[in-house]
Amino acid sequence: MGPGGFYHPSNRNGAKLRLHMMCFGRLWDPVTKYEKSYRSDGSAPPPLPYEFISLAENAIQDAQVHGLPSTLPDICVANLYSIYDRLGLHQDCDEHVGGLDRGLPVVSISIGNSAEFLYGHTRDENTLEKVLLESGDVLIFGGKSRLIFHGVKKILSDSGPSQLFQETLLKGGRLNLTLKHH
Ligand SMILES: O=C(O)CCC(=O)C(=O)O
Ligand SMILES: [Fe+2]
Repeated sequence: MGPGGFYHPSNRNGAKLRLHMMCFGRLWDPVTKYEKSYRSDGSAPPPLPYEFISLAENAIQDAQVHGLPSTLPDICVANLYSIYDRLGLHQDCDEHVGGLDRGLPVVSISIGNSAEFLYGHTRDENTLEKVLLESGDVLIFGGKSRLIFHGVKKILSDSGPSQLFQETLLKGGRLNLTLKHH
């Protein structure tokens, strides 16, 4: 990808995250959060594709039977994981406080290799739940669970659909699209 494409982000301590990342629609970074419109190389995120919005809207509509509020995403954080990558436990808590309070849902779409996804209401390792996110899975968290702790413990090798890897530019690993309203 060209400007605004995948890069290797660091956290506040300067340590590299174990994934590659890019944003659509709006810039978010683990250090600068939503404060900047441009990356340090001067690039701006590409627009949020209509197809992403449409996927998220459908998922949110389906989730309304569970009482989740409706929202229109304006940012997508795309994470690209090799089978050696992972993402530590965290909350998605940099969005506007009004939306967080209302529990506006986050839509997470998994493509490629399967991931062991951990989540829980506290950081306590003993209380965390684990779910396997497979290619094509859509996970939504919102309402009272909007600020849930979550992370990717492990990417399972040899787990993605081989046809996907043959016919697309994704040649292994896992792509996650997280859509939300800033
Ligand atoms: O890759 C995933 O399933 C989770 C991504 C995530 O939590 C994030 O980008 O904030
Ligand atoms: Fe997250």
